[in-house]
Amino acid sequence: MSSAIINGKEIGQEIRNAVAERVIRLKERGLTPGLAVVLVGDNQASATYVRNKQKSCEAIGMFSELIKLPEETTQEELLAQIQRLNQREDIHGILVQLPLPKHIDEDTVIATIAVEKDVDGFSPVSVGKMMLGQETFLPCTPFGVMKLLEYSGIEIAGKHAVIVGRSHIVGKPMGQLLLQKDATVTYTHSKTPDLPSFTKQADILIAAVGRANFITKEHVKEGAVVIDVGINRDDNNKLCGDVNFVEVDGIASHITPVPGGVGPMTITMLLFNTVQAAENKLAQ
Ligand SMILES: Nc1nc2c(c(=O)[nH]1)N[C@@H](CN(C=O)c1ccc(C(=O)N[C@@H](CCC(=O)O)C(=O)O)cc1)CN2
Repeated sequence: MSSAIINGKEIGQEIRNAVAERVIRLKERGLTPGLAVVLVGDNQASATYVRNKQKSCEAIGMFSELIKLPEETTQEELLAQIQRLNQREDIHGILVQLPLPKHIDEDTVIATIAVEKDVDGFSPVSVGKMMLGQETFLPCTPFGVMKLLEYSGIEIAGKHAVIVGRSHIVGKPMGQLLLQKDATVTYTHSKTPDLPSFTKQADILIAAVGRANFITKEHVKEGAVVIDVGINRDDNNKLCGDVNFVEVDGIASHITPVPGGVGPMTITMLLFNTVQAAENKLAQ
C-alpha cells in the first residue's frame, strides 16, 4: 500500500486563508503588513523564490518591496540598506535571501536585522529565544514542518524523531521544535557512521541533508513519518528531495513529496510571521 501523502500545497493554502483574514483585520485598523525582501546577486533559484514570496504577499493583500542589489555590493552597503529598513514604519518584516555572495558574511548581515522585524527567525536573538522556548519568530521551514505534522494529526510526544542534517536554518531548529513537543530527538548528518542504524529507529524522520535521493529504503522503519526538506536537482536536472520517494513510498506511513511538500510551507510561514510582526507593532 502507498504511503499517505502530506500535501504542503493544501495545508499551506488553508493557513494562507487564515493569514489573509488577519491582513483584512489589520487593514481595517489602518495598517498594511509590509515585507522587504533583499536579494543580492544573480542566483537564479533565489530570484525565483523571491518572486514567489512577492506574489504570495500580493495574493493576500500584503505590501512587499524588493531591494535588488548587484553581486558586487559591499557588506557595508548591504548593512546600510538593512539599517534603513529597520527604521521604516511601513516595513514590518525584513528578509535577506540566502545564500549571499561569498564576500559577504551572512552572520553579520542577519544580526543587523532588527529582532522585531526578523521574520525569517535567523538572528542570534531569535534563535536564542527559540532555544529557551520564548515567544519569537520561528524559522519558516522548520515552523512549516511543525504545521504539516499538526494538520496531518501526527502525534509528536513520546516519538523518536531523527534529524538528518545540522544546518542553522533547518536541521538544528527542527530538532529543537520537536523536542519542545516532547519528542526524543537524535541529530545525525552526512558524516554519521552507519547512518541507517540511527534512521531506522525513527518514528519521525526529517531529511535535511541537501543530497538528492540520499535517503533510501534501507534508512526507513516500516510505518515511519518521513519529511523531506531537500530541494535538489537530479542527474536529469529534475527537482527532487533528499528522499528517494519511489523506494520509501509504501514503507513510510506518511511522506512529503518534492515539490509540493515542505517547500510551499516555507513561504506560508513567512507570511504568517510577517502578519504577526505587524500585529505586534499595533499592540505596542
Ligand atoms: N532568507 C531565506 N533564504 C532561504 C530560505 C529561507 O527560508 N529564508 N530557504 C531556502 C529557499 N526558499 C526560500 O527562500 C524556498 C525554497 C523552496 C520553496 C518551494 O516552494 N519549493 C517548491 C518547488 C519550487 C521549484 O519548483 O523550484 C516545492 O518544494 O514545492 C520555497 C522557498 C534557501 N534560502
